[in-house]
Amino acid sequence: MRVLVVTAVAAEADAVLAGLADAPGAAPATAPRPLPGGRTVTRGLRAGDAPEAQGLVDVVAGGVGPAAAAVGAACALAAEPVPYDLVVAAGIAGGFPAHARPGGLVVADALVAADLGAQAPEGFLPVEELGFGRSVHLPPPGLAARIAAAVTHPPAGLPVAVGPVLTVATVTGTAARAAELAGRHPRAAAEAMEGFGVAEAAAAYGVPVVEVRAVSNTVGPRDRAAWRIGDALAALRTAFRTLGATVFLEKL
Ligand SMILES: O=C(O)c1cccc(C(=O)CC[C@H]2O[C@@H](n3cnc4c(=O)[nH]cnc43)[C@H](O)[C@@H]2O)c1
Repeated sequence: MRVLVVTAVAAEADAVLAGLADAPGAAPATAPRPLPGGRTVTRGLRAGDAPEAQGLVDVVAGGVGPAAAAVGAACALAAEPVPYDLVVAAGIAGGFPAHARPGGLVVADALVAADLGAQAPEGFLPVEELGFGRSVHLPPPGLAARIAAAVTHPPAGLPVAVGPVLTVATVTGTAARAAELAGRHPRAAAEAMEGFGVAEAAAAYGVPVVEVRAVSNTVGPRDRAAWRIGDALAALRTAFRTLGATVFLEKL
């Protein structure tokens, strides 16, 4: 499978690349290739001589927020002469405590633009109800479950939740906002800031998308001291080591 992984920042891309480098049979990463806006894309995995077990994974840090992420993903998609089979939005995230805890992983079964719409006296109206656009992208059927199964089992052994990942332009920092989002999206397992933007770029190129997030903090009142970014980056590395040796070598 030819895979493009899009993170927000370099620390996330480095964790993904480190995991891919750990994957058994991986060839060393190639030198980063330049993209517009100072971005670079790095080939982190080239695996398998046999046609049935070939894998290639490129990694780009597109930028923080849905707009930067969409641009970063689109630049990488445009630069690759042979189409990718899958785009993966990846990075750290806030976990909704009913579903996901810091140190665990979330795999999106829906990538949802949670603040794309309009406020109204009766509540939030998504763009679909306004009559234009879309606020949800879905991964290929069964893919989120396949990824979750791969990273749950040993040797990765990560706690994994499958559910919608919300894309927001503002990090949630109050109990009221957390409750509002959870009320509108009761199955939401995590919130982050890029997935829907990455999905829009992938859709423009006709490439399927999925989102994989390692939970660094709980969605709720802002408590910066409680963020476990190191643990989340370690979980991201573990997840991509396993994915580089399993799902990314398979057919979609
Ligand atoms: O210190 C803060 O309160 C703060 C305010 C704004 C942004 C940050 C970030 O660290 C950037 C967020 C970055 O990481 C992802 N992320 C991680 N946790 C969350 C979350 O709870 N809600 C939304 N995004 C989150 C996000 O995808 C960004 O790339 C810190």
